Amino acid sequence: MKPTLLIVDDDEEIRTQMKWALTRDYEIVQAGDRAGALEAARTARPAVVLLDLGLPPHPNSPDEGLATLTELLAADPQTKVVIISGQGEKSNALRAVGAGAYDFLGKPVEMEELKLLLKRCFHVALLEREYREIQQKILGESFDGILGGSTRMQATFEAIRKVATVDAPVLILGESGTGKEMTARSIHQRSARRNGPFVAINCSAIPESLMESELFGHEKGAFTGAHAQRKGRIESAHGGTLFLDEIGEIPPPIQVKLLRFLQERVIERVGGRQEISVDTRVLAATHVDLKKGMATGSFREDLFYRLAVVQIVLPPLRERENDIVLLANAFLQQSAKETSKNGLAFSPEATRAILRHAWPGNVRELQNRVRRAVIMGGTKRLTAQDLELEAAAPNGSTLKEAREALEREMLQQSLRRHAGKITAAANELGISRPTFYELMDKLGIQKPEKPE
Ligand SMILES: Nc1ncnc2c1ncn2[C@@H]1O[C@H](COP(=O)(O)OP(=O)(O)OP(=O)(O)O)[C@@H](O)[C@H]1O
Repeated sequence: MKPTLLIVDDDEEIRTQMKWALTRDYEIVQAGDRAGALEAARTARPAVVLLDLGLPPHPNSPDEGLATLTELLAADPQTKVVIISGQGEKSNALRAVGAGAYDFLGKPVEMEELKLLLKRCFHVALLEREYREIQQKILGESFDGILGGSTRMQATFEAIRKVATVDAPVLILGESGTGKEMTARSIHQRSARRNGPFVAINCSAIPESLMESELFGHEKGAFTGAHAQRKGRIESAHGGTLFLDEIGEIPPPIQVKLLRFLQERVIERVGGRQEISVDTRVLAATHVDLKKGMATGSFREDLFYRLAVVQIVLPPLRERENDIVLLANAFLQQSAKETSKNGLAFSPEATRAILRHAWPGNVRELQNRVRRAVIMGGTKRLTAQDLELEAAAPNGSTLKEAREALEREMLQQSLRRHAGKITAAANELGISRPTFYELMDKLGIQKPEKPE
């Protein structure tokens, strides 16, 4: 099947000429104005669009063409739009590239040049689609809801698989929001105890005075306010898994009792004298360095070695390669579905800002920012501002980097347009040949294979 190309030009003669020249390789769809272009894009879903900027009702200004470009990209940010610009309209074409157009060609259009450019556009569009499909597949096959295609997360999944089947305690380490509780749930789900209870307790959320009775339970009258006998969390986890989150927050007297439970598998309720055996697997997690606690005496070494028979370390989000953008997109899709905002996507500048941010709150922070942006932001494109992130300078953080990125882009595009001919490219950009060579050198652009 031939790929679909949409040609948007108000001059029917030009459209017909192009159609004749390109119909062998592409399924051609045509439109003469903005409304027609959007309708054709919606129904035919072309990967590439050729767009003349001068469209009715303002054929002599680029405004209608630029508005069409913006709306085409808002409807499908993946579309590759190639601008056809008249003589002396380079600044408009550059504006269009700034607004997200993929490339531009000057009039009169040279058919061979156009064919080459289209071939490249469709090739890039195809590669991008394949990449997205692979990533989608990786994300689709999430590990008990834990998303991650990075090598670090794949290694984590492997570790979970291995520890799930043995009954040993596991200590899960990782910064806040890295998915420690999700990991604990996954271990439980994959273990022989999956039909038993999963009891999670956040040790940092319980006041010290209540912690002992919360964990071990109490007998009636054990202390003021103990009106009835109450089972503790450990006992409730009988037959299943007990997850002790923020284990570093447990005060030393309770650490002793916990150690005894881990050694002897029996507990005593507060105020009780009877030993109760409890069969539960213990998983613990912390975002603090327990070794420091051991050095200062706030965390017992013997308890640490009991809990840390096996350790799983969750990497911070910033170390998970491509996962950041994948997770951001997955959360975007989830939230967009919940709020019925179909076709919502990040702007390129938002994606750059996502990549630049250090994510101290890890996956939880990412999830929260994306959710908030989906609710508060527009209906088509989410900006860095919607995410409450600092907008990044284009392709770099400093003015120098941004300038160099733009220069590199312009030189490369010009070289492509002139099939590697340096004199022509230098002429187009209004610089001398030696300056062109100097810039190529400075910006690390490879010399064309067959220099003139
Ligand atoms: N890899 C992931 N894929 C999808 N969602 C994730 C992933 N990691 C974390 N989350 C989500 O991020 C949030 C935080 O995860 P979780 O509570 O497991 O982290 P945590 O490390 O236990 O956090 P804390 O240290 O603050 O207790 C949850 O809403 C969870 O669903």
